[in-house]
Amino acid sequence: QVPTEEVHTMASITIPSVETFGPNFDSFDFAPRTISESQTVMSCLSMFEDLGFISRWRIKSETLVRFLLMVKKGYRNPPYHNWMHAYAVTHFCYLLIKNLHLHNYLEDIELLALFVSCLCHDIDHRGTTNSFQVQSQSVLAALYSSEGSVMERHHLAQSMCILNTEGSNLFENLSSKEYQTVLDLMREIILATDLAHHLRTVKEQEELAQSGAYDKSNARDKQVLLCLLMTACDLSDQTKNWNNTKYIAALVYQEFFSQGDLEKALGKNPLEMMDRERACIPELQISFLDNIAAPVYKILATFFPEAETPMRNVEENRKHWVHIGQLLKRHGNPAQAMSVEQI
Ligand SMILES: Cc1nc2ccc(C(=O)NCC(C)C)cc2n2c(-c3cc(OC(C)(C)C)ccc3Cl)nnc12
Ligand SMILES: [Mg+2]
Ligand SMILES: [Zn+2]
Repeated sequence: QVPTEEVHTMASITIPSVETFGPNFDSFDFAPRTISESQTVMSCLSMFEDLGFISRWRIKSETLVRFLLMVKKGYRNPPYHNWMHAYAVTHFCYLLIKNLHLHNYLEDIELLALFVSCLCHDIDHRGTTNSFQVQSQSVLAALYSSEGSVMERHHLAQSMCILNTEGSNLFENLSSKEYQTVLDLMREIILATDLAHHLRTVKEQEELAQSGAYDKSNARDKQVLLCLLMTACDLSDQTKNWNNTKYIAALVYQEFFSQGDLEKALGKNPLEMMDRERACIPELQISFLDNIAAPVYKILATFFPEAETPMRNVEENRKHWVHIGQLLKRHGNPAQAMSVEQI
Protein backbone atom coordinates (compact mmCIF):
# COMPACT_ATOMS: atom_id res chain seq x y z
CA GLN A 1 0.00 0.00 0.00
CA VAL A 2 1.85 3.21 -1.22
CA PRO A 3 1.25 6.20 1.16
CA THR A 4 -1.14 8.75 -0.50
CA GLU A 5 1.32 11.68 -0.69
CA GLU A 6 3.85 9.43 -2.51
CA VAL A 7 1.17 8.41 -5.04
CA HIS A 8 0.38 12.12 -5.44
CA THR A 9 3.99 13.08 -6.20
CA MET A 10 4.45 9.96 -8.32
CA ALA A 11 1.67 11.10 -10.64
CA SER A 12 4.25 12.93 -12.77
CA ILE A 13 3.25 14.00 -16.25
CA THR A 14 4.99 12.68 -19.36
CA ILE A 15 5.75 15.74 -21.47
CA PRO A 16 5.84 14.94 -25.22
CA SER A 17 8.74 16.25 -27.33
CA VAL A 18 7.98 19.29 -29.52
CA GLU A 19 8.35 17.13 -32.68
CA THR A 20 5.02 15.52 -31.63
CA PHE A 21 3.31 18.71 -32.82
CA GLY A 22 4.88 18.70 -36.27
CA PRO A 23 8.32 18.26 -37.90
CA ASN A 24 8.75 22.02 -38.46
CA PHE A 25 7.15 23.14 -35.16
CA ASP A 26 10.23 25.31 -34.51
CA SER A 27 10.28 27.00 -37.92
CA PHE A 28 9.04 30.54 -38.67
CA ASP A 29 6.75 29.08 -41.34
CA PHE A 30 4.88 26.91 -38.84
CA ALA A 31 1.34 28.21 -38.26
CA PRO A 32 0.44 27.54 -34.58
CA ARG A 33 -3.28 27.86 -35.28
CA THR A 34 -3.09 24.52 -37.10
CA ILE A 35 -2.69 22.96 -33.62
CA SER A 36 -6.14 22.04 -32.31
CA GLU A 37 -7.19 23.89 -29.14
CA SER A 38 -7.35 20.54 -27.28
CA GLN A 39 -3.59 20.12 -27.90
CA THR A 40 -2.50 23.66 -26.98
CA VAL A 41 -1.87 23.15 -23.25
CA MET A 42 0.18 20.00 -23.86
CA SER A 43 2.20 21.80 -26.53
CA CYS A 44 2.86 24.64 -24.06
CA LEU A 45 4.28 22.02 -21.66
CA SER A 46 6.53 20.79 -24.47
CA MET A 47 7.72 24.34 -25.22
CA PHE A 48 8.53 24.99 -21.54
CA GLU A 49 10.48 21.70 -21.49
CA ASP A 50 12.20 22.28 -24.83
CA LEU A 51 13.32 25.77 -23.74
CA GLY A 52 14.85 24.26 -20.60
CA PHE A 53 12.65 26.40 -18.35
CA ILE A 54 11.34 23.48 -16.25
CA SER A 55 14.76 22.42 -14.98
CA ARG A 56 16.36 25.91 -15.00
CA TRP A 57 13.57 27.39 -12.80
CA ARG A 58 12.69 24.16 -10.94
CA ILE A 59 9.07 24.33 -12.08
CA LYS A 60 6.94 21.46 -10.71
CA SER A 61 4.97 19.91 -13.57
CA GLU A 62 1.67 19.91 -11.66
CA THR A 63 2.16 23.61 -10.89
CA LEU A 64 2.89 24.30 -14.56
CA VAL A 65 -0.23 22.39 -15.67
CA ARG A 66 -2.41 24.21 -13.13
CA PHE A 67 -0.90 27.56 -14.21
CA LEU A 68 -1.55 26.86 -17.91
CA LEU A 69 -5.14 25.71 -17.27
CA MET A 70 -5.83 28.80 -15.11
CA VAL A 71 -4.40 31.10 -17.80
CA LYS A 72 -6.39 29.39 -20.58
CA LYS A 73 -9.57 29.61 -18.45
CA GLY A 74 -8.81 33.31 -17.84
CA TYR A 75 -9.44 34.10 -21.50
CA ARG A 76 -12.95 34.85 -22.76
CA ASN A 77 -14.20 34.02 -26.23
CA PRO A 78 -14.26 37.16 -28.39
CA PRO A 79 -13.55 36.46 -32.08
CA TYR A 80 -9.85 37.41 -31.92
CA HIS A 81 -8.57 38.17 -28.38
CA ASN A 82 -9.09 34.65 -27.04
CA TRP A 83 -6.82 31.82 -25.82
CA MET A 84 -5.81 30.80 -29.36
CA HIS A 85 -4.38 34.33 -29.87
CA ALA A 86 -2.36 33.95 -26.66
CA TYR A 87 -1.19 30.52 -27.78
CA ALA A 88 -0.14 31.77 -31.24
CA VAL A 89 1.71 34.71 -29.63
CA THR A 90 3.48 32.36 -27.22
CA HIS A 91 4.49 30.00 -30.03
CA PHE A 92 6.16 32.91 -31.88
CA CYS A 93 8.10 33.73 -28.69
CA TYR A 94 9.26 30.10 -28.69
CA LEU A 95 10.40 30.55 -32.33
CA LEU A 96 12.31 33.73 -31.43
CA ILE A 97 14.13 32.08 -28.53
CA LYS A 98 14.96 29.00 -30.63
CA ASN A 99 15.95 30.75 -33.87
CA LEU A 100 17.52 34.05 -32.78
CA HIS A 101 19.82 32.75 -29.99
CA LEU A 102 18.33 35.42 -27.70
CA HIS A 103 20.43 34.31 -24.71
CA ASN A 104 23.27 36.37 -26.30
CA TYR A 105 21.09 39.50 -25.97
CA LEU A 106 18.97 38.89 -22.84
CA GLU A 107 19.28 37.19 -19.45
CA ASP A 108 17.56 33.84 -18.83
CA ILE A 109 15.06 35.47 -16.47
CA GLU A 110 14.13 38.04 -19.14
CA LEU A 111 13.38 35.24 -21.62
CA LEU A 112 11.25 33.46 -19.00
CA ALA A 113 9.37 36.72 -18.30
CA LEU A 114 8.81 37.32 -22.04
CA PHE A 115 7.50 33.78 -22.63
CA VAL A 116 5.11 33.84 -19.64
CA SER A 117 3.99 37.39 -20.54
CA CYS A 118 2.99 36.12 -24.01
CA LEU A 119 0.72 33.52 -22.38
CA CYS A 120 -0.87 36.11 -20.06
CA HIS A 121 -0.73 39.37 -22.04
CA ASP A 122 -4.43 39.56 -23.08
CA ILE A 123 -6.10 37.63 -20.22
CA ASP A 124 -9.81 38.43 -19.75
CA HIS A 125 -9.94 40.63 -22.90
CA ARG A 126 -13.52 41.60 -23.79
CA GLY A 127 -12.89 42.24 -27.50
CA THR A 128 -13.08 46.02 -27.06
CA THR A 129 -10.41 48.75 -27.05
CA ASN A 130 -9.07 50.96 -24.27
CA SER A 131 -11.00 53.95 -25.62
CA PHE A 132 -14.21 51.90 -25.58
CA GLN A 133 -13.62 51.19 -21.86
CA VAL A 134 -13.49 54.95 -21.22
CA GLN A 135 -16.41 55.75 -23.60
CA SER A 136 -18.65 53.11 -22.05
CA GLN A 137 -17.47 54.01 -18.52
CA SER A 138 -16.67 50.36 -17.81
CA VAL A 139 -15.53 49.09 -14.42
CA LEU A 140 -12.03 48.63 -15.83
CA ALA A 141 -11.97 52.29 -16.91
CA ALA A 142 -13.04 53.29 -13.39
CA LEU A 143 -10.14 51.24 -12.04
CA TYR A 144 -7.38 52.20 -14.47
CA SER A 145 -8.26 55.07 -16.83
CA SER A 146 -6.30 57.65 -14.76
CA GLU A 147 -3.10 55.67 -15.48
CA GLY A 148 -3.96 54.78 -19.12
CA SER A 149 -3.43 51.35 -20.74
CA VAL A 150 -6.71 50.25 -19.14
CA MET A 151 -6.93 46.75 -20.64
CA GLU A 152 -3.21 46.04 -20.23
CA ARG A 153 -3.34 46.90 -16.51
CA HIS A 154 -6.24 44.49 -16.17
CA HIS A 155 -4.38 41.72 -18.04
CA LEU A 156 -1.45 42.27 -15.65
CA ALA A 157 -3.69 42.23 -12.55
CA GLN A 158 -5.34 38.98 -13.66
CA SER A 159 -1.92 37.42 -14.27
CA MET A 160 -0.71 38.43 -10.80
CA CYS A 161 -3.84 36.84 -9.28
CA ILE A 162 -3.04 33.51 -10.93
CA LEU A 163 0.57 33.64 -9.75
CA ASN A 164 -0.67 34.49 -6.24
CA THR A 165 -2.97 31.47 -6.17
CA GLU A 166 -1.72 28.46 -4.21
CA GLY A 167 -0.75 25.65 -6.58
CA SER A 168 -0.42 27.74 -9.74
CA ASN A 169 2.54 29.93 -8.80
CA LEU A 170 4.94 29.13 -11.62
CA PHE A 171 7.74 31.06 -9.89
CA GLU A 172 7.39 29.36 -6.46
CA ASN A 173 10.98 28.03 -6.56
CA LEU A 174 12.67 31.27 -7.65
CA SER A 175 14.72 33.20 -5.06
CA SER A 176 12.95 36.27 -3.67
CA LYS A 177 15.23 38.51 -5.78
CA GLU A 178 14.48 36.51 -8.95
CA TYR A 179 10.76 36.52 -8.04
CA GLN A 180 10.69 40.32 -7.76
CA THR A 181 12.65 40.66 -11.01
CA VAL A 182 10.37 38.41 -13.06
CA LEU A 183 7.23 40.20 -11.83
CA ASP A 184 8.77 43.62 -12.61
CA LEU A 185 9.65 42.35 -16.10
CA MET A 186 6.12 40.97 -16.69
CA ARG A 187 4.70 44.34 -15.67
CA GLU A 188 6.91 46.21 -18.16
CA ILE A 189 6.28 43.70 -20.95
CA ILE A 190 2.48 43.42 -20.56
CA LEU A 191 2.05 47.21 -20.25
CA ALA A 192 4.16 47.52 -23.43
CA THR A 193 1.45 45.64 -25.39
CA ASP A 194 -0.66 48.84 -25.39
CA LEU A 195 -0.63 50.04 -29.00
CA ALA A 196 -0.18 53.61 -27.76
CA HIS A 197 2.96 52.54 -25.85
CA HIS A 198 4.27 50.74 -28.94
CA LEU A 199 3.76 53.80 -31.17
CA ARG A 200 5.73 55.88 -28.62
CA THR A 201 8.70 53.47 -28.53
CA VAL A 202 9.02 52.12 -32.09
CA LYS A 203 11.32 55.00 -33.13
CA GLU A 204 13.75 54.13 -30.31
CA GLN A 205 13.62 50.44 -31.33
CA GLU A 206 14.51 51.40 -34.91
CA GLU A 207 17.41 53.63 -33.80
CA LEU A 208 18.80 50.93 -31.51
CA ALA A 209 18.59 48.31 -34.28
CA GLN A 210 20.23 50.57 -36.86
CA SER A 211 22.95 51.77 -34.47
CA GLY A 212 24.27 48.20 -34.22
CA ALA A 213 25.34 49.28 -30.72
CA TYR A 214 23.02 47.07 -28.67
CA ASP A 215 24.59 46.64 -25.22
CA LYS A 216 23.45 43.61 -23.18
CA SER A 217 24.64 45.38 -19.99
CA ASN A 218 22.49 48.45 -20.73
CA ALA A 219 19.10 48.12 -18.95
CA ARG A 220 17.38 50.54 -21.36
CA ASP A 221 18.65 48.63 -24.42
CA LYS A 222 17.28 45.38 -22.99
CA GLN A 223 13.93 47.01 -22.17
CA VAL A 224 13.61 48.41 -25.71
CA LEU A 225 14.46 45.00 -27.20
CA LEU A 226 11.95 43.20 -24.95
CA CYS A 227 9.17 45.58 -26.09
CA LEU A 228 10.08 44.96 -29.76
CA LEU A 229 10.05 41.18 -29.24
CA MET A 230 6.68 41.30 -27.42
CA THR A 231 5.07 43.33 -30.22
CA ALA A 232 6.61 41.00 -32.81
CA CYS A 233 4.94 38.08 -30.99
CA ASP A 234 1.62 39.94 -30.63
CA LEU A 235 1.45 40.61 -34.40
CA SER A 236 2.95 37.29 -35.52
CA ASP A 237 -0.23 36.14 -37.27
CA GLN A 238 0.84 38.53 -40.04
CA THR A 239 4.05 36.55 -40.61
CA LYS A 240 2.40 33.28 -41.65
CA ASN A 241 0.76 32.13 -44.91
CA TRP A 242 -1.96 34.13 -46.67
CA ASN A 243 -4.73 31.79 -45.48
CA ASN A 244 -3.80 32.53 -41.89
CA THR A 245 -3.66 36.27 -42.55
CA LYS A 246 -7.07 36.26 -44.26
CA TYR A 247 -8.59 34.27 -41.38
CA ILE A 248 -7.14 36.66 -38.78
CA ALA A 249 -8.53 39.70 -40.58
CA ALA A 250 -11.98 38.10 -40.49
CA LEU A 251 -11.64 37.61 -36.71
CA VAL A 252 -10.24 41.09 -36.00
CA TYR A 253 -12.99 42.84 -38.00
CA GLN A 254 -15.71 40.70 -36.41
CA GLU A 255 -14.43 42.07 -33.12
CA PHE A 256 -14.04 45.65 -34.41
CA PHE A 257 -17.48 45.70 -36.07
CA SER A 258 -19.15 44.37 -32.91
CA GLN A 259 -17.57 47.24 -30.99
CA GLY A 260 -18.75 49.64 -33.72
CA ASP A 261 -22.30 48.30 -33.33
CA LEU A 262 -22.09 48.86 -29.56
CA GLU A 263 -20.77 52.42 -30.07
CA LYS A 264 -23.65 53.21 -32.45
CA ALA A 265 -26.09 51.81 -29.86
CA LEU A 266 -24.45 54.19 -27.34
CA GLY A 267 -25.11 57.07 -29.75
CA LYS A 268 -21.38 57.38 -30.55
CA ASN A 269 -19.72 57.49 -33.96
CA PRO A 270 -17.31 54.55 -34.37
CA LEU A 271 -13.93 54.83 -36.14
CA GLU A 272 -14.22 53.88 -39.81
CA MET A 273 -12.28 50.64 -39.11
CA MET A 274 -14.98 49.66 -36.61
CA ASP A 275 -17.93 50.64 -38.78
CA ARG A 276 -19.19 47.72 -40.86
CA GLU A 277 -21.01 50.21 -43.15
CA ARG A 278 -17.84 52.17 -44.00
CA ALA A 279 -14.82 49.91 -43.50
CA CYS A 280 -12.91 48.74 -46.58
CA ILE A 281 -10.92 45.83 -45.17
CA PRO A 282 -8.18 45.51 -47.85
CA GLU A 283 -7.43 49.25 -47.59
CA LEU A 284 -7.41 49.16 -43.79
CA GLN A 285 -5.19 46.09 -43.69
CA ILE A 286 -2.67 47.62 -46.13
CA SER A 287 -2.37 50.70 -43.91
CA PHE A 288 -2.16 48.52 -40.76
CA LEU A 289 0.67 46.53 -42.38
CA ASP A 290 2.45 49.67 -43.63
CA ASN A 291 2.10 51.71 -40.43
CA ILE A 292 2.21 49.08 -37.68
CA ALA A 293 3.15 45.51 -38.60
CA ALA A 294 5.79 45.72 -41.37
CA PRO A 295 8.04 48.19 -39.49
CA VAL A 296 8.18 45.80 -36.49
CA TYR A 297 9.53 42.91 -38.60
CA LYS A 298 11.89 45.18 -40.55
CA ILE A 299 13.41 46.33 -37.25
CA LEU A 300 13.51 42.72 -36.00
CA ALA A 301 15.34 41.62 -39.18
CA THR A 302 17.77 44.53 -38.72
CA PHE A 303 18.61 43.24 -35.24
CA PHE A 304 18.59 39.56 -36.28
CA PRO A 305 19.35 38.51 -39.89
CA GLU A 306 17.80 35.08 -39.02
CA ALA A 307 14.43 36.90 -38.76
CA GLU A 308 14.25 37.54 -42.52
CA THR A 309 11.43 35.01 -43.13
CA PRO A 310 8.73 36.74 -41.01
CA MET A 311 9.56 40.08 -42.64
CA ARG A 312 9.28 38.58 -46.17
CA ASN A 313 5.97 36.89 -45.30
CA VAL A 314 4.48 40.23 -44.18
CA GLU A 315 5.53 41.77 -47.53
CA GLU A 316 3.93 38.78 -49.32
CA ASN A 317 0.67 39.20 -47.40
CA ARG A 318 0.57 42.89 -48.28
CA LYS A 319 0.70 41.95 -51.98
CA HIS A 320 -2.36 39.69 -51.48
CA TRP A 321 -4.31 42.57 -49.92
CA VAL A 322 -3.39 44.84 -52.86
CA HIS A 323 -4.67 42.15 -55.25
CA ILE A 324 -7.93 41.73 -53.26
CA GLY A 325 -8.36 45.50 -53.26
CA GLN A 326 -8.04 45.59 -57.06
CA LEU A 327 -10.56 42.75 -57.47
CA LEU A 328 -12.98 44.62 -55.24
CA LYS A 329 -12.53 47.83 -57.25
CA ARG A 330 -12.98 46.05 -60.58
CA HIS A 331 -15.88 43.74 -59.67
CA GLY A 332 -17.41 45.00 -56.45
CA ASN A 333 -18.91 48.40 -55.68
CA PRO A 334 -16.02 50.06 -53.71
CA ALA A 335 -18.58 51.92 -51.55
CA GLN A 336 -20.13 48.64 -50.42
CA ALA A 337 -18.21 47.33 -47.42
CA MET A 338 -16.81 43.86 -48.19
CA SER A 339 -18.53 41.34 -45.94
CA VAL A 340 -16.13 39.50 -43.67
CA GLU A 341 -17.23 36.17 -45.13
CA GLN A 342 -16.34 37.31 -48.64
CA ILE A 343 -12.63 37.67 -47.74
C1 LIG B 1 -4.83 42.10 -38.34
C2 LIG B 1 -4.87 43.30 -37.44
N1 LIG B 1 -5.39 44.42 -37.92
C3 LIG B 1 -5.46 45.55 -37.16
C4 LIG B 1 -6.02 46.74 -37.69
C5 LIG B 1 -6.03 47.90 -36.93
C6 LIG B 1 -5.54 47.87 -35.62
C7 LIG B 1 -5.57 49.10 -34.76
O1 LIG B 1 -5.60 48.98 -33.55
N2 LIG B 1 -5.53 50.27 -35.37
C8 LIG B 1 -5.62 51.49 -34.55
C9 LIG B 1 -5.12 52.69 -35.32
C10 LIG B 1 -5.23 53.88 -34.37
C11 LIG B 1 -3.68 52.45 -35.73
C12 LIG B 1 -5.02 46.71 -35.06
C13 LIG B 1 -4.97 45.55 -35.82
N3 LIG B 1 -4.43 44.35 -35.32
C14 LIG B 1 -3.89 43.97 -34.12
C15 LIG B 1 -3.77 44.74 -32.88
C16 LIG B 1 -2.53 45.21 -32.43
C17 LIG B 1 -2.47 45.92 -31.24
O2 LIG B 1 -1.33 46.46 -30.71
C18 LIG B 1 0.02 46.02 -30.94
C19 LIG B 1 0.14 44.52 -30.84
C20 LIG B 1 0.87 46.69 -29.88
C21 LIG B 1 0.45 46.51 -32.31
C22 LIG B 1 -3.60 46.16 -30.47
C23 LIG B 1 -4.82 45.67 -30.90
C24 LIG B 1 -4.90 44.96 -32.08
CL1 LIG B 1 -6.43 44.34 -32.61
N4 LIG B 1 -3.53 42.71 -34.20
N5 LIG B 1 -3.82 42.25 -35.42
C25 LIG B 1 -4.39 43.26 -36.12
MG1 LIG C 1 -3.57 43.42 -25.80
ZN1 LIG D 1 -2.45 40.40 -28.03
